[in-house]
Amino acid sequence: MLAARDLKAGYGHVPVLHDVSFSLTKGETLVLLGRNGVGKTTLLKSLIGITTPTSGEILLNDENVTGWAPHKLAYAGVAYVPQGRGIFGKLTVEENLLVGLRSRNDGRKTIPDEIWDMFPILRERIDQLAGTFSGGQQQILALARALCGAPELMLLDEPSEGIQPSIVQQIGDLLKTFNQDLNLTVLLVEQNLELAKRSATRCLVMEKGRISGQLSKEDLQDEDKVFKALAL
Ligand SMILES: Nc1ncnc2c1ncn2[C@@H]1O[C@H](COP(=O)(O)OP(=O)(O)OP(=O)(O)O)[C@@H](O)[C@H]1O
Repeated sequence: MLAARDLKAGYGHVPVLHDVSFSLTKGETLVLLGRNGVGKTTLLKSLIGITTPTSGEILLNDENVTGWAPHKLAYAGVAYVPQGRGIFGKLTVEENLLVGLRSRNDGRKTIPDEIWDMFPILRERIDQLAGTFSGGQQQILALARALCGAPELMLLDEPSEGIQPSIVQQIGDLLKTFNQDLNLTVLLVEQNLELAKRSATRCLVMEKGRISGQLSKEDLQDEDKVFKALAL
């Protein structure tokens, strides 16, 4: 459903991504592992149109979407939850979710019941300002807001970063639901190996702006293979 071909991107004259190629099949939860600064966020930003690739192609369902703006990609079914979550702290839970609806291409203006059913904590706190939430609760809200856009593909940048273990566990449960019940395709950047192991149907390893290796779901359970792939 998504493919990158020989993607190059960077900031100013500084190149970060060097000929990145990979593809993602519908229904996969592909985890992208790699140390700090190897270009994982830059890759996600290039895929969602925040950073414009200097060369290469991005294909979404076989359509060339290279250079498309983020809102156009959102209408096409791609959701993005950035590192740091990007929720609106001065808006309530409900208002944050209503913003999420704007990414839909069916014009729906009401929050689907399934969202409230999947996130009972948000229903309980519907009028609470999102800025009063803990980091973990904000991450849950960010995932719910992304789902409000009815995406086919979700790009998640380190959802477990700085979050308490019980909520990381909840995020792992949600990712399972996304994969098994919603048939959502997910590209997950993650440094938390436990969450990666639980969620991944496949894993790519990135090093210095390149895809340096690939691990299967089974490989991920083998610590030696993972450490070797990450050169730890
Ligand atoms: N806005 C920016 N301007 C200039 N350089 C940047 C910018 N954002 C990132 N970089 C640089 O690009 C390189 C890749 O950063 P990126 O954030 O993509 O890596 P990452 O693998 O996601 O790291 P982390 O896990 O720390 O988020 C780093 O050297 C970083 O310093």
